[in-house]
Formats: sequence, structure tokens, C-alpha cells
Amino acid sequence: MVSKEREVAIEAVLKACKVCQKVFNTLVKGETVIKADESPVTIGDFASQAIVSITLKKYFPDFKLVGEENSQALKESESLRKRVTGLVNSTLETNYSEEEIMKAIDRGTFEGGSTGNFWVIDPIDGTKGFLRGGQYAVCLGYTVNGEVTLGVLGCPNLPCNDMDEDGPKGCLFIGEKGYGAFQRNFGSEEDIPIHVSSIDDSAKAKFCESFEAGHSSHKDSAEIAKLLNISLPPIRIDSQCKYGIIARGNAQVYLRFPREGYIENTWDHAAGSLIVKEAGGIVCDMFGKPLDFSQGRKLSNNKGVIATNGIIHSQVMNAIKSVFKLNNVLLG
Ligand SMILES: Nc1ncnc2c1ncn2[C@@H]1O[C@H](COP(=O)(O)O)[C@@H](OP(=O)(O)O)[C@H]1O
Ligand SMILES: [Mg+2]
Repeated sequence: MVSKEREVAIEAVLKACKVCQKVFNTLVKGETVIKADESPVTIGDFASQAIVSITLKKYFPDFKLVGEENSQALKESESLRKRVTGLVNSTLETNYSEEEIMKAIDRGTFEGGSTGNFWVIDPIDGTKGFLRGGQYAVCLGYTVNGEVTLGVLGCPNLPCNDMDEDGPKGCLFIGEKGYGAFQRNFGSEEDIPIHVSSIDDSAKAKFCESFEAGHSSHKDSAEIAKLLNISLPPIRIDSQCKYGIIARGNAQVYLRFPREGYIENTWDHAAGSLIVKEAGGIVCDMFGKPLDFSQGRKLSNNKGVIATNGIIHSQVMNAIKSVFKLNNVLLG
């Protein structure tokens, strides 16, 4: 059974990916002088969130949305407002006013929580990767009573086949609670079932982590990898594409150890974590607690994120425990 939410989420994410690619091709590549408040990523973020919001509204007029962006910067800058409005209209072939675009973006100010149904959008996750021409993702989740039940990731720059940089790029990952996980390549209508890797020997495993050392301690993950006898170098890529590559078996472990005090945003993990779970993997925080999406806009009950293929999960958690004990971090 395919839910209406799933088809709408796919439509919204594909259209948002289209605007992100347009922004990259015309602005990141083409623009040499960029005003600080009008960076391509800012323009892309707003246009992507507006497109997702407009698409959701078309099918679910009363939808609620937890989104990364709000329209404040557009209210303050006429030229930013004009550029975002122009981009949205040219991508959707519509004629929305600036006010309608800002209203669509501001649907994303919902606080989330533990009751009711709402969507969660990260319009461009991996903004740094986007600007580098590397990996980024449009990430849309759907939450029912504090639990993610649907996740769609749009990954325009991710190789479709394994990590083959020379082959076709651009794919969606789709996960729906109880129905498994799938990959759909851009331009195709076929949903290919995906599953986590069956590797059971941690020495043969590959792990992935943030490209940005500021987002996750590369030092701690290197120590953990050493304890697990992982010899292959880490796959360092931006965004929730990491969840996608765990879900389809290109890597077995995703480690995320942010600096002390950092609390993750729900939109950075909602869609991806469900896709890994539906592909047969396990996702939790560094203490082994499930990610708790019922706490509003932040994962305030969690610290760090670990995703594995499930089979080597306890080995990974044991290695994490011993490394953080060695480093005198209090484990719960
Ligand atoms: N100090 C920090 N520690 C952990 N994550 C951070 C961070 N600063 C920003 N982030 C989040 O990390 C996300 C990118 O994740 P990754 O490192 O896996 O690519 C960013 O999403 P955006 O790019 O949407 O802002 C941002 O929300
Ligand atoms: Mg993000």
C-alpha cells in the first residue's frame, strides 16, 4: 500500500531538489560576488522550503510543518524576497506573490511535539557540501504522535550505484514505517528495495561521518574504528546522505559525536533515521537511547547519533563505551 503522504512527499522533495540544482548551476557556479545575506545557499534554502510547503498545502491544506527556515530575512531584504519568489515561480511554473511565498515559508515555524501529525523539513541539509559541489540533501519527514512514520531524502549529487563517482548521480531514499526502504533514481519511477549490509565482522566494516570536523569529532571516531579493527578510511560526506549509504549497504556504521552542549535539530535526522531503520538497521544516540522526536524542534533527550547495520551494533556500542570511558566522559 502506498500512502498519499508518501507520494506527496516524493513530489515535494523532487521539486525542491530541482530548485536546489538550479541555484547551484546558476548561482554557485556563476556568481562571483555574493552579498553575505544573499548567499546561494540562503536563496536555495528559502526557495526549497517554500516549494515543499506549497506542495504539501496543495494536498493537505491543514498540514503542520517544522522547518529550518522562517521568512524574517526576506521581510528585511527586498532583493532577497524578489529572487526567492522568482525562483519558486519559475520552478513551479506559478505566479505566487512575495507575500504568499513568505507565508509558505512561515508554515515551517510549527513547534512540533508529542501529539498530532506534522511534517519536518530540512530544505538543504549539508549546506557546506552544497556550496562545495559535494553532498547535500532535501530531507522531509512525517511524524505521528512523536514518531517518524515516513522519510524521504533527495540527494541530487549522490552516485546512484554504490559510491561510483563516474556513474549516474541523483537519487531519492524513501522509508515508510512497516513498509521497508527504497531507492528511486532521479528520472525513474521504479522504487528499488534497499537493505543494510550483511557484514558481521567489524574489521571488514566501513564507517561514515561528517565531512566537517566541527560537526562530529573525527578523533573519537578514529579511536572507535581502531578498537573495532576497521582498517578502511572513513567515508566523510555532508548531510543525511550518510543515512542513505548505510541504508543501502555502502557503509555499516555512521558515527556522530558533536561538541559538548550541542543539541541536534529534528530536521537533521527525522527522515534519514527512519530510512535506516526500515532498511533493517539500528539508530540511537551515543548512549544507546532511541532518537526521541517528540521533544519539539530539537532532539533534547539525545546526544550524538549512531547508525549501524544492526548486526555489528553491540560491538560498536561497546567500543563507544570504552573510548568515552577512557576519555572520562560520563556515560548514561
Ligand atoms: N557544531 C555542530 N555540531 C553538530 N552538528 C552541527 C553543528 N553545527 C551545525 N550542525 C548541523 O549539522 C548539519 C550538517 O550535518 P553534516 O555534518 O552531517 O553534514 C547542519 O545542517 P545544515 O547544513 O542544514 O545547516 C547543521 O544543522
Ligand atoms: Mg541540516
